[in-house]
Amino acid sequence: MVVKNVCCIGAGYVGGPTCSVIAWKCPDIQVHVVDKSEMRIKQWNSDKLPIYEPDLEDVVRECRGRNLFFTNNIEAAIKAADLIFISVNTPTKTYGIGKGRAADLKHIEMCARTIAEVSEGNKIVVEKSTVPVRAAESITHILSANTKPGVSFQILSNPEFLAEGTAIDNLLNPDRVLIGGEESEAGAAAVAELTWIYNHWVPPERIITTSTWSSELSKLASNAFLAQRVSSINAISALCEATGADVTQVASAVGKDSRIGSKFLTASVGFGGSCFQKDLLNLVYIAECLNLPEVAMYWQQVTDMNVYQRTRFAKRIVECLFNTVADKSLAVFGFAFKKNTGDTRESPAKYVCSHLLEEGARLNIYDPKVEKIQIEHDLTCPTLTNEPERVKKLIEIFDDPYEAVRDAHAIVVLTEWDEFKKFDYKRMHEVMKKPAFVFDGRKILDHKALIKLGFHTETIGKRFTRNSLLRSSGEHFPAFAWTP
Ligand SMILES: NC(=O)c1ccc[n+]([C@@H]2O[C@H](COP(=O)([O-])OP(=O)(O)OC[C@H]3O[C@@H](n4cnc5c(N)ncnc54)[C@H](O)[C@@H]3O)[C@@H](O)[C@H]2O)c1
Ligand SMILES: O=c1ccn([C@@H]2O[C@H](COP(=O)(O)OP(=O)(O)O[C@H]3O[C@H](CO)[C@@H](O)[C@H](O)[C@H]3O)[C@@H](O)[C@H]2O)c(=O)[nH]1
Repeated sequence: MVVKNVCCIGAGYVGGPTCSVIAWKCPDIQVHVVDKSEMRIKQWNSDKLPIYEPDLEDVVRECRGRNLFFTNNIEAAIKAADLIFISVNTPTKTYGIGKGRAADLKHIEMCARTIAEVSEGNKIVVEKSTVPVRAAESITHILSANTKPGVSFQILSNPEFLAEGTAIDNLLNPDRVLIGGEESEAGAAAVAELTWIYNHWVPPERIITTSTWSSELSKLASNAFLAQRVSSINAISALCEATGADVTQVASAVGKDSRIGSKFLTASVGFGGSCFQKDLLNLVYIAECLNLPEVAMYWQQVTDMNVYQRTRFAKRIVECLFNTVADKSLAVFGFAFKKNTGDTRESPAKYVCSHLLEEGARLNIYDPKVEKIQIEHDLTCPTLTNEPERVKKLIEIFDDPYEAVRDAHAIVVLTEWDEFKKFDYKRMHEVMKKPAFVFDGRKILDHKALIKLGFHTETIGKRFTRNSLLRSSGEHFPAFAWTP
């Protein structure tokens, strides 16, 4: 078989960009991206795509209608396909056994059942979603229990490693493409088919093949290692703030060791995004179920440190603002979980804002890409507050950052958008309440310049105040005792 027709179930942050790149690089393949959400498909077929990713629009514009199609006709697309990617969401379970930790695989199971029901010929089914190790076994079980005569399936694991904000670049130049398959002749043939697709643009040495279980576990392990690096440097940032060391200098010195490397060592207000926490919790759950409590505890600490980091930052803001933010306006710059995306899933900004709202602060929020309705929805959702009406009255969303800072006591930077570095902070300082503070949760601003303008500044992993040792020792912060 040579794959001529590909279907991708799930037109989200992974399915959309991944299949757009496949269609772009493989003009000899017809690609149908399907979703149960009519709204999502409508947006993919419009000028305003449902997700923001640099360069995505150009790729979609070039292929849509040529060999790339977005449709709700799931059954027809599955029927016509030789190879089917499953790219549906696998969020943390919010109910039942494993609630709050295990991955919810109901969407994966639904896909497997639909594929079994409508397929008429041989298909390769590819797990692209991130799943617990041995999930392919359950998919195989469902498919084989429902197989009709003349139909056969091969299941592959092909986890996706793209990061949001750089998805197109990551897809075009992946560090590696990982394909896991059954160790049999039919398994090897299916792996070869998928490899052939990637061979259109990925050098052969970057395409790695493993067993299915190794592939599934490698995805969870990769995210766990990445998240662990962020939590490790964030733990060091707390030590820096307590001792007078500077986490940027420490990270640079540590990262120069070629065995450690310099990437993913930027201390921050905490990691966010739909993947790290979910996949870590999933790993913890798997370890617990396998009776490996020490392993579970080890990885649990990575997410605990992340919660500690964002809470610590929020507390520091309150502390520096003379221990009260009640009725004070604070300008919040950034709500997305990282720059170059409009995605707010698990964004640390939500948690920091929620903490400040609990303390009675009024928040003037500005983000260049997150929709107003999304910010309102996130901050009023039941997992964050049981007082949505009160929260609504305390938040205002701005299109203009210069309006957001008017009469504010502080600027709080929660996403590392490049544009924040270019703002006219002199102009901002003029219209703010004095003393005016900047709390830089992403370490992106020029603090020396801000101090010259009259701001009092605080950032992650570095104290600009003389009272750092006193405050970090847990003693009460004496009002009016800061010195830039
Ligand atoms: N977001 C990322 O950067 C990223 C990167 C690598 C891997 N992943 C993994 O990829 C998977 C998808 O993530 P995402 O961020 O694209 O999720 P998403 O929520 O953006 O998209 C999933 C889509 O699947 C659709 N869907 C769910 N069940 C369906 C069904 N039965 N039939 C048709 N459509 C269905 C939903 O409507 C939704 O549009 C997850 O397992 C995630 O962990 C995500
Ligand atoms: O040095 C760093 C690097 C990242 N972050 C934060 O960590 C989070 C995650 O960032 P990143 O990994 O760049 O984005 P994601 O889109 O979540 O991508 C991760 O999760 C995806 C989903 O599984 C994987 O495919 C990617 O390989 C993996 O990087 C964001 O809040 C970042 O701000 C830091 O605080 N410091």
